Amino acid sequence: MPDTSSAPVPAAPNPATAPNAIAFIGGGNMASALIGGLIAQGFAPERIEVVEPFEAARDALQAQFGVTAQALPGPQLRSADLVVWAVKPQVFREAALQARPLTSAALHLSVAAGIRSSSIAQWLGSERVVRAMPNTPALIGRGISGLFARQAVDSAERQRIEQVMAPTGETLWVEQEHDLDAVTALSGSGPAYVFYLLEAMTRAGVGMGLSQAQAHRLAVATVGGAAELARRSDDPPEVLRQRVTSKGGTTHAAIEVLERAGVAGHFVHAIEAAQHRARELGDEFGT
Ligand SMILES: NC(=O)C1=CN([C@@H]2O[C@H](COP(=O)(O)OP(=O)(O)OC[C@H]3O[C@@H](n4cnc5c(N)ncnc54)[C@H](OP(=O)(O)O)[C@@H]3O)[C@@H](O)[C@H]2O)C=CC1
Ligand SMILES: O=C(O)[C@@H]1CCC=N1
Repeated sequence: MPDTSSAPVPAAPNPATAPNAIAFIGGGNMASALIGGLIAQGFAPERIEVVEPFEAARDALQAQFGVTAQALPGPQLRSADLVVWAVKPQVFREAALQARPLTSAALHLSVAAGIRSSSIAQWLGSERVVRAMPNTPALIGRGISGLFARQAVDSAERQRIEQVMAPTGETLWVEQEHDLDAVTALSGSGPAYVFYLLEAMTRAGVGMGLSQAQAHRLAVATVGGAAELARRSDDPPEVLRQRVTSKGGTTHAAIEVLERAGVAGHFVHAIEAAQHRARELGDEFGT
């Protein structure tokens, strides 16, 4: 039977495992998505502290969410029992060494691509480290995050992480840390591949005489509808594709062009390049 339900709904918050106070180091795109989710779930903004050197980003966070934001880590960080690392891999080490004396009692959650938990544990002097690889649909509660925990993280702490991530969408634990590089390549970077496809579909629509608005609407509804159909269906995408492809018809003409150009193979290579870059980031900017 096809699944006729809507997208997975996040679990209700559990006060027993919820963190008391959360600090975010880095207040950019990913931090905003997570903070938005937490507040929507009922987490009080007064219990969220952000460290963000960029003044305009601090002002935006304060205005949008009512959270406190500082330019530098200060004593207020000591009260956080969860610290979320949402800085770029390139600056993680420096930021960690700066905040280390203030965060020794906390559980740590990193969303940085590539940076391995062994590096993070060494920089912070703590083994209580979880890595997450979210994606930007987190902003609307429709993301998916890969999660990996170091051995020292216990099951209550894993639950706490799940609870913090729940408002952003689905979560998926991986047992091998290196699998997070594949998650990064597939779903972390994945929204960009979909937007790339949307750009091309819209450009084609405009080229065929539709207005930009018409082409955009048709492309977005098609990608959203097809993804939802694939999610609910028992059939693999290949079968769903065959159902669209009438013999000697229009889809066949299009797929033939894609196949001749090796587009599927190029997609695979592109995703492998992202995985390679994740590994490289870990080597280059880790310990
Ligand atoms: N964007 C995405 O789709 C995803 C991103 N990620 C990961 O999330 C992390 C953040 O990415 P994203 O939110 O996109 O990046 P952003 O650039 O939007 O946010 C990072 C923020 O950290 C700030 N920052 C720089 N140095 C420090 C410091 N020492 N202490 C505190 N804050 C600092 C930056 O300020 P300034 O601009 O002034 O340098 C910036 O505002 C990355 O590691 C990335 O790999 C993971 C999954 C998906
Ligand atoms: O492009 C990046 O490096 C980050 C990680 C996954 C998505 N954005």
